[in-house]
Amino acid sequence: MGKKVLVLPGDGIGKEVMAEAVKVLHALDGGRSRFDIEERQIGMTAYLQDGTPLSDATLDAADRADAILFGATGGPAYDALPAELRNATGLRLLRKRLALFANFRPAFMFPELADASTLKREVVEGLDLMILRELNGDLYYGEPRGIRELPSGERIGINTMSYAESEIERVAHAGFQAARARRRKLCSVDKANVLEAMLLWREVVTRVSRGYPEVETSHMFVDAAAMALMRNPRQFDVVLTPNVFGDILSDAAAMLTGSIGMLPSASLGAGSKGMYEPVHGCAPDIAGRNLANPLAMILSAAMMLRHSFGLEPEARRVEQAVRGVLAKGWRTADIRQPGTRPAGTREMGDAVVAELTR
Ligand SMILES: NC(=O)c1ccc[n+]([C@@H]2O[C@H](COP(=O)([O-])OP(=O)(O)OC[C@H]3O[C@@H](n4cnc5c(N)ncnc54)[C@H](O)[C@@H]3O)[C@@H](O)[C@H]2O)c1
Ligand SMILES: CC(C)[C@H](C(=O)O)[C@@H](O)C(=O)O
Ligand SMILES: [Mg+2]
Repeated sequence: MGKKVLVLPGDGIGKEVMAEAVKVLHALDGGRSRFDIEERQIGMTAYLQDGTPLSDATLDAADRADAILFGATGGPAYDALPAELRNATGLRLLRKRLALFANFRPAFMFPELADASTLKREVVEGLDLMILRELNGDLYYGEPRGIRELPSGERIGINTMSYAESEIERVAHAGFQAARARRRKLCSVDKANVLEAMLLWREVVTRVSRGYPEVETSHMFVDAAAMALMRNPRQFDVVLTPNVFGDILSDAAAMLTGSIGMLPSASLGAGSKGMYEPVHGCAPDIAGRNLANPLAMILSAAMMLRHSFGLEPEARRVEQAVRGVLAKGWRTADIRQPGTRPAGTREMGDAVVAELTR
């Protein structure tokens, strides 16, 4: 039996980029049946089909899977569903249920794209940083939450930033272990000057750092970190962040590499099971037009091969194939530069497959 991969394309460009990642997995496998792929619906597509964005059958499939590939969910119709429904049946639930607390979001500059970034080549060339976003706590899950009515009749919206010591500890260990295997630097991002939850974050990260004397540890407030990411991003190796700040900083980091269509991610927990998804959303503005860049999704599949299946050589083959198509000049619209070869979503996927199988 092959490794059980649950494929959840989702909505909008999620479906388009997922089709290319699945194509790449089949090409890599070459008929050896190493992957047992099951596809299910999630998000608005699932809601229209089953009356719920995430059915019990899909949750069961997620529990049974060795790894999950997730495209993207959302769009105006999905965002208009009642918040309680979305919160009880969305990506947030899946991440928590599977205890995927460590979300690795590498921002890597392929040399071929040094001029595709909106920042100057000399600022971004050689960029290779890893945002580690905590994924099971913070404003996303803290209680109380909701929209209430005050005695005056005015409504109040409430979310709670909360972090237990154990939640900070486990992701900090993951961060220091990642730093140890990289360039041995870790910068922890918080807002300890204002928020108690962040004061505790800094205290616990500092405590955990004592167990990793070989890693150079620093701390930055999130506002300053946003600036430093733009001013001199190459100073960073591992950037450890709480949930919300990591969400925001990773979209910013995406632009350093040329496009959000280039940024993959891996959400991991205690075991080898993981969920792999691009950092971007379902992009309603370009959906259904063969315009989306599938490379973030394809690179997410490479992360799955590495982290869930221990298939390091295969992961590298996929990453090298992506490098190869960029070197040959293939570009989707988001990374288009003068003198390059225009590709749509499907053509880019085909180019990666051709590179893999040549
Ligand atoms: N993981 C997820 O499922 C996820 C992540 C982010 C946003 N969303 C949802 O997606 C919807 C749209 O959100 P948004 O517009 O803020 O963010 P988005 O990431 O979908 O799009 C932001 C911009 O980046 C562009 N873009 C995104 N991915 C691209 C790709 N692969 N290739 C080329 N261009 C790409 C889009 O065209 C858009 O201009 C919302 O409903 C949001 O909640 C879902
Ligand atoms: C869609 C949304 C729930 C999600 C998040 O905020 O985590 C997305 O922005 C992401 O970055 O994966
Ligand atoms: Mg996001």
